[in-house]
Amino acid sequence: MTIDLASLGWDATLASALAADPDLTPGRVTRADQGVCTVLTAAGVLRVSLGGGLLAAAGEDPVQLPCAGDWLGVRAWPDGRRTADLLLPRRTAVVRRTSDKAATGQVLAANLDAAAVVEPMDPTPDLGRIERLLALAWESGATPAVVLTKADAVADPGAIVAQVADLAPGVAVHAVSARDGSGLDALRPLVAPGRTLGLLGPSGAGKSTLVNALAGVSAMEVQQVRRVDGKGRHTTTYRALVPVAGGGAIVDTPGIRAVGMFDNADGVDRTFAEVVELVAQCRFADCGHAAEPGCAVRAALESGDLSRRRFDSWRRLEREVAYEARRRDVRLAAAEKAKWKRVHREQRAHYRHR
Ligand SMILES: Nc1nc2c(ncn2[C@@H]2O[C@H](COP(=O)(O)OP(=O)(O)OP(=O)(O)O)[C@@H](O)[C@H]2O)c(=O)[nH]1
Ligand SMILES: [Zn+2]
Repeated sequence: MTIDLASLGWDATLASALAADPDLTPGRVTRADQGVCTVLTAAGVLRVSLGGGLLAAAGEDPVQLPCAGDWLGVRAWPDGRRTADLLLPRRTAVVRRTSDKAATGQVLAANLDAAAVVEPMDPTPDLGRIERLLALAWESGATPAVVLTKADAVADPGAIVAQVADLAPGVAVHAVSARDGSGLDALRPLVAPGRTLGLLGPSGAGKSTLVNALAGVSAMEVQQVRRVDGKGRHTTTYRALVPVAGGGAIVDTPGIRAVGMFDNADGVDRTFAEVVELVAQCRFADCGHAAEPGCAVRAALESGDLSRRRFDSWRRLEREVAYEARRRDVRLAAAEKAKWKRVHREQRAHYRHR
């Protein structure tokens, strides 16, 4: 099987980044496991392990771990093994905070052109979650969108679209139903040849159903890897990146339950553009929007132009981002201090032994 990499987004910029090492060939990650990636290459689907350089880089900073959507430089060894030896620069990346104490980032998807926040219409969409995921989508560098699924299950999808459009300034909001096919055509331009659409949303939002509806029967689908699990059942190997029949790809991220803000100050500002505009009109640059005179935010709350829910939501995310930034600074400072301690200790040992 041959795969047309250009239809998956391979371009001159990526090619020149790979050109430094003529022994490497390109591959795009469809899924990443512990130390092993499944990649699409011109010669077909390959399983590659991470080379030493990549492992070392990821040890320093987990953001350097390859993830779905990444382009890798793959080396073929004389004994038939293949390793991923180069992570090509990402054009865009969706990064969330890991749940552990280290406060590092985890890349959910890379090289997306559009990042769609997927939320069901039924049950009622969680507005706070949409805002949170939109901040991630904006921050990624991809064009954000909102996709409201299961439109067939509600009486008035238009009303819900209007409600969500209010909290997504500058973002296209789509209502779709995979069941009756309505609204899908509006999403098709997002998965054109060479373009990649990412889906971010909770489990049960209908992401997999949407992937199937949009992807059609691709060559990959027909050749889908099947394996038998421990209970003797056939399971379809989970692939995060799915090539689309006519070109393009969709990246399905695993159901996201909690997304902690990482380095999302810009994403939060863009998600709450109208609040940021109000803040700029407050008389005092450091206005706390409490009792200060000339507070444009409070005026908007009082007139009803800004909803209390929206304000609280902005406050929460903005504070979370600030808190995370402080934590990161403290961690970096501690790492720096530890390094100097080590250097001094080594120097002392050096002079003692002279
Ligand atoms: N009525 C209706 N139900 C839908 C639609 N799309 C998906 N569903 C149902 O919603 C449920 C969840 O859909 P999935 O596609 O598995 O959701 P998911 O987001 O991929 O969830 P995870 O795989 O757990 O991440 C399934 O029972 C689907 O049949 C739709 O357009 N209309
Ligand atoms: Zn104010």
